[in-house]
Amino acid sequence: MTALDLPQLLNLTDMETAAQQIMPPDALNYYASGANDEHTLRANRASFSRVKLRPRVLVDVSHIDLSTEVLGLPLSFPVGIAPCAMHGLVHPEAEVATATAAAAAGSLATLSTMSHKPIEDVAQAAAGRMWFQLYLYRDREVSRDLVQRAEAAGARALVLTVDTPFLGRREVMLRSPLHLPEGMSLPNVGRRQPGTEHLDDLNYLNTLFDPSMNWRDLEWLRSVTRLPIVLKGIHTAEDAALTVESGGHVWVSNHGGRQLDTAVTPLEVLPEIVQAVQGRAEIYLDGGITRGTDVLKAVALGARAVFLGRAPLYGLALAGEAGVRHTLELLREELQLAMALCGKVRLAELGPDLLRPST
Ligand SMILES: Cc1cc2nc3c(=O)[nH]c(=O)nc-3n(C[C@H](O)[C@H](O)[C@H](O)COP(=O)(O)O)c2cc1C
Ligand SMILES: CCCCCCC(=O)C(=O)O
Repeated sequence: MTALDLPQLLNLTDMETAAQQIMPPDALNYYASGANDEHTLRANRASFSRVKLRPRVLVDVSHIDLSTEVLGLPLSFPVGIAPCAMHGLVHPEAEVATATAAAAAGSLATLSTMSHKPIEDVAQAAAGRMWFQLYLYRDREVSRDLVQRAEAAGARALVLTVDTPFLGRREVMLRSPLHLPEGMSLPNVGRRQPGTEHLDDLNYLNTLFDPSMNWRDLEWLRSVTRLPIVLKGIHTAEDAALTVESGGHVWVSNHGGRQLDTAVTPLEVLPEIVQAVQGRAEIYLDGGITRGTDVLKAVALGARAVFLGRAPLYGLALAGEAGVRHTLELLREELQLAMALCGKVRLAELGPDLLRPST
Protein backbone atom coordinates (compact mmCIF):
# COMPACT_ATOMS: atom_id res chain seq x y z
CA MET A 1 0.00 0.00 0.00
CA THR A 2 1.23 3.53 -0.72
CA ALA A 3 0.38 6.76 1.04
CA LEU A 4 -2.02 7.47 -1.86
CA ASP A 5 -4.22 4.52 -0.87
CA LEU A 6 -4.54 5.55 2.77
CA PRO A 7 -7.68 7.73 2.36
CA GLN A 8 -9.66 4.55 1.56
CA LEU A 9 -9.02 3.43 5.13
CA LEU A 10 -11.66 5.28 7.11
CA ASN A 11 -10.92 4.23 10.66
CA LEU A 12 -8.42 2.41 12.84
CA THR A 13 -10.16 -0.92 12.38
CA ASP A 14 -9.84 -0.57 8.59
CA MET A 15 -6.14 0.13 9.16
CA GLU A 16 -5.76 -2.94 11.40
CA THR A 17 -7.54 -5.23 8.93
CA ALA A 18 -5.49 -3.98 5.98
CA ALA A 19 -2.22 -4.22 7.90
CA GLN A 20 -2.92 -7.73 9.09
CA GLN A 21 -3.29 -8.84 5.46
CA ILE A 22 0.23 -7.75 4.56
CA MET A 23 2.27 -8.22 7.73
CA PRO A 24 4.83 -10.99 8.07
CA PRO A 25 3.26 -13.77 10.20
CA ASP A 26 5.86 -13.45 12.98
CA ALA A 27 5.19 -9.74 13.36
CA LEU A 28 1.43 -10.22 13.25
CA ASN A 29 1.52 -12.90 15.98
CA TYR A 30 3.72 -10.74 18.14
CA TYR A 31 1.84 -7.46 17.73
CA ALA A 32 -1.72 -8.76 17.86
CA SER A 33 -1.46 -11.30 20.66
CA GLY A 34 -2.58 -10.99 24.26
CA ALA A 35 -2.03 -13.16 27.32
CA ASN A 36 -3.72 -16.51 27.95
CA ASP A 37 -7.38 -16.47 26.78
CA GLU A 38 -7.09 -12.81 25.71
CA HIS A 39 -10.08 -11.81 27.89
CA THR A 40 -8.37 -8.56 28.88
CA LEU A 41 -7.33 -7.80 25.31
CA ARG A 42 -11.00 -7.91 24.27
CA ALA A 43 -12.28 -6.27 27.46
CA ASN A 44 -10.13 -3.18 26.88
CA ARG A 45 -12.05 -2.35 23.73
CA ALA A 46 -15.42 -3.44 25.09
CA SER A 47 -15.07 -1.19 28.14
CA PHE A 48 -15.26 1.88 25.88
CA SER A 49 -18.43 0.84 24.08
CA ARG A 50 -20.22 0.09 27.37
CA VAL A 51 -19.98 3.73 28.48
CA LYS A 52 -22.62 5.95 26.83
CA LEU A 53 -22.37 9.64 26.02
CA ARG A 54 -24.81 12.36 27.20
CA PRO A 55 -24.45 15.08 24.54
CA ARG A 56 -25.50 18.67 25.18
CA VAL A 57 -27.12 20.70 22.37
CA LEU A 58 -27.48 24.30 21.21
CA VAL A 59 -23.84 25.11 21.92
CA ASP A 60 -21.73 27.09 19.42
CA VAL A 61 -19.26 24.42 18.28
CA SER A 62 -17.92 26.24 15.23
CA HIS A 63 -14.42 26.33 16.82
CA ILE A 64 -13.02 23.37 18.71
CA ASP A 65 -9.71 23.43 20.57
CA LEU A 66 -8.17 19.99 21.18
CA SER A 67 -4.84 21.21 22.53
CA THR A 68 -3.40 20.18 25.87
CA GLU A 69 -0.06 19.77 27.68
CA VAL A 70 1.69 16.74 29.12
CA LEU A 71 4.44 17.48 31.66
CA GLY A 72 4.69 20.95 30.14
CA LEU A 73 4.91 19.76 26.52
CA PRO A 74 2.14 21.20 24.31
CA LEU A 75 0.19 18.57 22.33
CA SER A 76 -2.12 19.45 19.45
CA PHE A 77 -4.57 16.82 20.74
CA PRO A 78 -4.51 14.50 23.76
CA VAL A 79 -3.09 11.44 22.01
CA GLY A 80 0.43 10.01 22.17
CA ILE A 81 2.14 6.84 21.04
CA ALA A 82 2.79 4.12 23.64
CA PRO A 83 6.12 2.29 23.78
CA CYS A 84 6.10 -0.82 21.63
CA ALA A 85 9.05 -3.06 21.00
CA MET A 86 10.51 -3.83 17.60
CA HIS A 87 8.97 -1.53 15.01
CA GLY A 88 11.55 -2.87 12.57
CA LEU A 89 9.56 -6.09 12.17
CA VAL A 90 7.27 -4.21 9.78
CA HIS A 91 9.21 -1.26 8.38
CA PRO A 92 12.90 -0.51 7.80
CA GLU A 93 12.63 3.02 9.21
CA ALA A 94 11.08 1.54 12.33
CA GLU A 95 10.86 3.88 15.36
CA VAL A 96 12.37 6.79 13.39
CA ALA A 97 9.32 6.80 11.09
CA THR A 98 6.94 6.58 14.05
CA ALA A 99 8.64 9.44 15.89
CA THR A 100 8.70 11.61 12.75
CA ALA A 101 4.95 11.10 12.33
CA ALA A 102 4.27 11.88 15.99
CA ALA A 103 6.26 15.10 15.76
CA ALA A 104 4.52 16.17 12.55
CA ALA A 105 1.14 15.62 14.20
CA GLY A 106 2.08 17.64 17.31
CA SER A 107 1.83 14.41 19.31
CA LEU A 108 4.43 12.50 21.33
CA ALA A 109 6.21 9.16 20.84
CA THR A 110 7.35 6.94 23.70
CA LEU A 111 10.41 4.97 22.67
CA SER A 112 10.64 1.39 23.99
CA THR A 113 13.83 0.01 25.53
CA MET A 114 13.31 -2.75 22.96
CA SER A 115 13.58 -0.50 19.92
CA HIS A 116 15.29 -1.37 16.68
CA LYS A 117 16.67 2.14 16.22
CA PRO A 118 19.16 3.87 18.55
CA ILE A 119 17.83 6.37 21.08
CA GLU A 120 19.69 9.29 19.53
CA ASP A 121 18.28 8.70 16.01
CA VAL A 122 14.73 8.50 17.27
CA ALA A 123 15.15 11.56 19.50
CA GLN A 124 16.35 13.56 16.53
CA ALA A 125 13.30 12.51 14.48
CA ALA A 126 10.99 13.27 17.39
CA ALA A 127 12.23 16.88 17.63
CA GLY A 128 11.65 17.15 21.37
CA ARG A 129 8.47 15.07 21.35
CA MET A 130 9.82 11.86 22.87
CA TRP A 131 9.57 10.02 26.17
CA PHE A 132 11.81 7.04 26.88
CA GLN A 133 10.41 3.79 28.31
CA LEU A 134 12.65 1.79 30.59
CA TYR A 135 12.70 -1.89 31.42
CA LEU A 136 14.96 -2.14 34.44
CA TYR A 137 17.90 -4.42 33.70
CA ARG A 138 19.34 -6.72 36.37
CA ASP A 139 22.57 -4.92 35.50
CA ARG A 140 21.83 -1.40 36.77
CA GLU A 141 24.78 0.02 34.85
CA VAL A 142 23.05 -0.85 31.57
CA SER A 143 19.91 0.94 32.76
CA ARG A 144 21.86 3.94 34.01
CA ASP A 145 23.56 4.27 30.63
CA LEU A 146 20.23 4.10 28.74
CA VAL A 147 18.56 6.63 31.01
CA GLN A 148 21.43 9.06 30.70
CA ARG A 149 21.59 8.65 26.93
CA ALA A 150 17.86 9.27 26.66
CA GLU A 151 18.12 12.39 28.83
CA ALA A 152 21.10 13.70 26.83
CA ALA A 153 19.27 13.04 23.57
CA GLY A 154 16.31 15.18 24.66
CA ALA A 155 13.73 12.75 26.07
CA ARG A 156 11.19 14.73 28.12
CA ALA A 157 10.26 11.99 30.60
CA LEU A 158 11.18 8.51 31.70
CA VAL A 159 8.44 5.88 31.61
CA LEU A 160 9.22 2.96 33.91
CA THR A 161 7.12 -0.07 33.02
CA VAL A 162 6.00 -1.74 36.24
CA ASP A 163 3.63 -4.47 35.06
CA THR A 164 6.22 -6.79 33.54
CA PRO A 165 8.30 -8.54 36.25
CA PHE A 166 7.99 -11.43 33.82
CA LEU A 167 6.57 -11.53 30.35
CA GLY A 168 2.88 -12.57 30.26
CA ARG A 169 1.95 -15.98 28.89
CA ARG A 170 1.19 -15.25 25.26
CA GLU A 171 0.23 -18.64 23.96
CA VAL A 172 0.32 -17.54 20.34
CA MET A 173 4.01 -16.81 20.88
CA LEU A 174 4.58 -20.13 22.62
CA ARG A 175 3.17 -21.90 19.57
CA SER A 176 5.19 -19.75 17.12
CA PRO A 177 8.22 -18.35 18.93
CA LEU A 178 9.68 -15.07 17.71
CA HIS A 179 13.08 -15.24 16.05
CA LEU A 180 14.38 -11.85 14.98
CA PRO A 181 15.47 -11.83 11.34
CA GLU A 182 19.23 -12.09 10.78
CA GLY A 183 20.87 -8.66 11.12
CA MET A 184 17.94 -7.10 13.00
CA SER A 185 19.49 -6.36 16.35
CA LEU A 186 18.11 -4.48 19.35
CA PRO A 187 20.71 -1.79 20.05
CA ASN A 188 19.82 -1.48 23.75
CA VAL A 189 20.27 -5.19 24.36
CA GLY A 190 23.76 -5.99 23.17
CA ARG A 191 25.13 -9.43 22.45
CA ARG A 192 23.39 -12.54 23.69
CA GLN A 193 24.81 -14.01 26.87
CA PRO A 194 26.50 -17.37 26.26
CA GLY A 195 24.40 -20.38 27.29
CA THR A 196 21.07 -18.84 26.22
CA GLU A 197 21.01 -20.29 22.70
CA HIS A 198 18.02 -22.51 23.55
CA LEU A 199 15.78 -19.51 24.27
CA ASP A 200 13.67 -17.77 21.64
CA ASP A 201 14.12 -14.01 21.44
CA LEU A 202 11.28 -12.97 23.79
CA ASN A 203 12.23 -15.50 26.44
CA TYR A 204 15.83 -14.37 26.17
CA LEU A 205 14.80 -10.74 26.77
CA ASN A 206 12.83 -11.95 29.77
CA THR A 207 16.07 -13.07 31.43
CA LEU A 208 17.65 -9.60 31.24
CA PHE A 209 15.12 -7.64 33.27
CA ASP A 210 14.90 -7.55 37.04
CA PRO A 211 11.86 -9.25 38.59
CA SER A 212 12.95 -8.07 42.04
CA MET A 213 12.21 -4.45 41.06
CA ASN A 214 10.16 -2.75 43.78
CA TRP A 215 9.23 0.69 45.14
CA ARG A 216 12.71 1.20 46.62
CA ASP A 217 14.23 1.07 43.11
CA LEU A 218 12.52 4.36 42.32
CA GLU A 219 15.00 6.07 44.64
CA TRP A 220 17.83 4.67 42.58
CA LEU A 221 16.15 5.78 39.36
CA ARG A 222 15.66 9.26 40.73
CA SER A 223 19.36 9.39 41.63
CA VAL A 224 20.41 8.83 38.02
CA THR A 225 18.06 11.26 36.24
CA ARG A 226 16.45 14.66 36.58
CA LEU A 227 13.63 13.71 34.17
CA PRO A 228 10.06 13.36 35.41
CA ILE A 229 9.20 9.70 36.05
CA VAL A 230 5.97 8.09 34.89
CA LEU A 231 4.99 4.62 36.14
CA LYS A 232 3.31 2.64 33.36
CA GLY A 233 1.12 -0.30 34.27
CA ILE A 234 -0.82 1.08 37.27
CA HIS A 235 -4.13 -0.74 37.80
CA THR A 236 -5.31 0.30 41.28
CA ALA A 237 -5.96 3.30 43.53
CA GLU A 238 -3.47 1.88 46.05
CA ASP A 239 -0.59 1.84 43.57
CA ALA A 240 -1.62 5.20 42.12
CA ALA A 241 -1.33 6.69 45.62
CA LEU A 242 2.11 5.12 46.12
CA THR A 243 3.18 6.45 42.71
CA VAL A 244 2.24 9.98 43.68
CA GLU A 245 3.93 9.64 47.09
CA SER A 246 7.10 8.60 45.28
CA GLY A 247 6.89 11.73 43.12
CA GLY A 248 5.83 9.95 39.92
CA HIS A 249 3.04 10.32 37.38
CA VAL A 250 0.50 7.60 36.67
CA TRP A 251 0.03 5.68 33.40
CA VAL A 252 -3.01 3.42 33.77
CA SER A 253 -2.47 0.38 31.60
CA ASN A 254 -2.73 -3.40 31.52
CA HIS A 255 -0.12 -3.57 28.75
CA GLY A 256 -2.75 -4.00 26.06
CA GLY A 257 -3.94 -7.29 27.60
CA ARG A 258 -0.51 -8.88 27.17
CA GLN A 259 0.38 -9.42 30.82
CA LEU A 260 -2.22 -10.54 33.40
CA ASP A 261 -5.28 -11.94 31.69
CA THR A 262 -8.60 -10.98 33.35
CA ALA A 263 -6.95 -7.89 34.89
CA VAL A 264 -9.18 -4.82 35.23
CA THR A 265 -9.43 -2.51 32.24
CA PRO A 266 -7.92 1.00 32.36
CA LEU A 267 -11.20 2.79 31.66
CA GLU A 268 -13.09 1.02 34.45
CA VAL A 269 -10.44 1.79 37.10
CA LEU A 270 -9.80 5.36 35.99
CA PRO A 271 -12.37 6.92 38.39
CA GLU A 272 -10.85 5.27 41.48
CA ILE A 273 -7.39 6.30 40.34
CA VAL A 274 -8.41 9.90 39.76
CA GLN A 275 -9.87 9.92 43.25
CA ALA A 276 -6.66 8.54 44.77
CA VAL A 277 -4.40 10.96 42.89
CA GLN A 278 -6.43 14.06 43.90
CA GLY A 279 -4.84 16.22 41.20
CA ARG A 280 -1.29 15.72 42.58
CA ALA A 281 0.08 14.09 39.39
CA GLU A 282 -0.78 13.66 35.74
CA ILE A 283 -2.74 10.57 34.72
CA TYR A 284 -2.52 8.86 31.32
CA LEU A 285 -4.28 5.80 29.97
CA ASP A 286 -3.80 3.23 27.23
CA GLY A 287 -5.47 0.05 26.04
CA GLY A 288 -8.10 -0.60 23.41
CA ILE A 289 -8.42 2.91 21.99
CA THR A 290 -9.65 2.86 18.40
CA ARG A 291 -12.12 5.77 18.21
CA GLY A 292 -12.29 9.48 18.90
CA THR A 293 -15.14 8.78 21.32
CA ASP A 294 -12.76 6.49 23.29
CA VAL A 295 -10.37 9.41 23.71
CA LEU A 296 -13.25 11.65 24.73
CA LYS A 297 -14.43 9.20 27.40
CA ALA A 298 -10.98 8.73 28.90
CA VAL A 299 -10.40 12.48 29.08
CA ALA A 300 -13.88 13.02 30.54
CA LEU A 301 -13.01 10.55 33.31
CA GLY A 302 -9.76 12.35 34.15
CA ALA A 303 -6.97 11.19 31.82
CA ARG A 304 -4.77 14.05 30.65
CA ALA A 305 -3.88 12.13 27.50
CA VAL A 306 -4.24 8.64 26.05
CA PHE A 307 -1.69 6.52 24.25
CA LEU A 308 -1.97 4.12 21.32
CA GLY A 309 -0.06 0.83 21.27
CA ARG A 310 -0.92 -1.42 18.32
CA ALA A 311 -2.70 1.15 16.12
CA PRO A 312 0.45 3.07 15.07
CA LEU A 313 2.22 -0.24 14.43
CA TYR A 314 -0.47 -1.12 11.91
CA GLY A 315 -0.10 2.30 10.29
CA LEU A 316 3.65 1.79 10.13
CA ALA A 317 3.23 -1.64 8.53
CA LEU A 318 0.96 -0.18 5.84
CA ALA A 319 2.85 2.93 4.78
CA GLY A 320 5.67 3.85 7.17
CA GLU A 321 5.63 7.40 8.48
CA ALA A 322 2.59 8.32 6.34
CA GLY A 323 0.68 5.36 7.78
CA VAL A 324 1.37 6.38 11.38
CA ARG A 325 0.40 9.92 10.51
CA HIS A 326 -2.88 8.69 8.98
CA THR A 327 -3.65 6.77 12.19
CA LEU A 328 -3.16 9.90 14.28
CA GLU A 329 -5.11 12.14 11.90
CA LEU A 330 -8.09 9.77 11.78
CA LEU A 331 -8.29 9.86 15.55
CA ARG A 332 -7.90 13.63 15.66
CA GLU A 333 -10.76 14.12 13.17
CA GLU A 334 -12.99 11.69 15.06
CA LEU A 335 -12.28 13.39 18.38
CA GLN A 336 -13.00 16.80 16.91
CA LEU A 337 -16.37 15.67 15.56
CA ALA A 338 -17.25 13.84 18.78
CA MET A 339 -16.53 17.03 20.78
CA ALA A 340 -18.79 19.05 18.50
CA LEU A 341 -21.60 16.49 18.67
CA CYS A 342 -21.32 16.49 22.48
CA GLY A 343 -21.52 20.29 22.61
CA LYS A 344 -17.98 20.74 23.92
CA VAL A 345 -15.35 23.11 22.55
CA ARG A 346 -12.38 22.60 24.93
CA LEU A 347 -10.98 19.54 26.68
CA ALA A 348 -11.37 21.32 30.02
CA GLU A 349 -15.15 21.15 29.53
CA LEU A 350 -15.10 17.35 29.53
CA GLY A 351 -16.11 15.75 32.81
CA PRO A 352 -17.93 12.70 34.19
CA ASP A 353 -21.29 14.45 33.61
CA LEU A 354 -20.77 13.69 29.89
CA LEU A 355 -20.98 9.95 30.57
CA ARG A 356 -23.58 7.44 31.61
CA PRO A 357 -21.83 4.36 32.96
CA SER A 358 -23.01 0.91 31.93
CA THR A 359 -25.88 -0.55 33.94
C1 LIG B 1 3.86 -5.36 19.98
C2 LIG B 1 3.82 -4.65 21.30
C3 LIG B 1 4.99 -4.37 21.95
C4 LIG B 1 4.97 -3.72 23.17
N1 LIG B 1 6.14 -3.37 23.75
C5 LIG B 1 6.14 -2.66 24.90
C6 LIG B 1 7.35 -2.21 25.47
O1 LIG B 1 8.43 -2.44 24.94
N2 LIG B 1 7.28 -1.54 26.64
C7 LIG B 1 6.09 -1.26 27.27
O2 LIG B 1 6.07 -0.65 28.31
N3 LIG B 1 4.92 -1.65 26.72
C8 LIG B 1 4.93 -2.33 25.56
N4 LIG B 1 3.73 -2.69 24.98
C9 LIG B 1 2.46 -2.25 25.59
C10 LIG B 1 2.03 -0.88 25.01
O3 LIG B 1 2.89 0.13 25.45
C11 LIG B 1 0.62 -0.49 25.44
O4 LIG B 1 0.52 -0.53 26.85
C12 LIG B 1 -0.51 -1.32 24.84
O5 LIG B 1 -0.18 -1.81 23.56
C13 LIG B 1 -1.79 -0.48 24.75
O6 LIG B 1 -2.83 -1.20 24.22
P1 LIG B 1 -3.35 -1.10 22.69
O7 LIG B 1 -2.38 -1.88 21.88
O8 LIG B 1 -4.69 -1.74 22.78
O9 LIG B 1 -3.40 0.37 22.32
C14 LIG B 1 3.74 -3.36 23.76
C15 LIG B 1 2.54 -3.67 23.10
C16 LIG B 1 2.57 -4.30 21.88
C17 LIG B 1 1.27 -4.58 21.19
C1 LIG C 1 10.33 -9.08 29.31
C2 LIG C 1 10.70 -8.10 28.32
C3 LIG C 1 10.30 -8.28 26.90
C4 LIG C 1 9.59 -7.10 26.50
C5 LIG C 1 8.99 -7.18 25.16
C6 LIG C 1 8.19 -5.98 24.85
C7 LIG C 1 6.84 -5.95 25.47
O1 LIG C 1 6.62 -5.26 26.45
C8 LIG C 1 5.75 -6.70 24.92
O2 LIG C 1 4.61 -6.53 25.39
O3 LIG C 1 5.95 -7.52 24.00
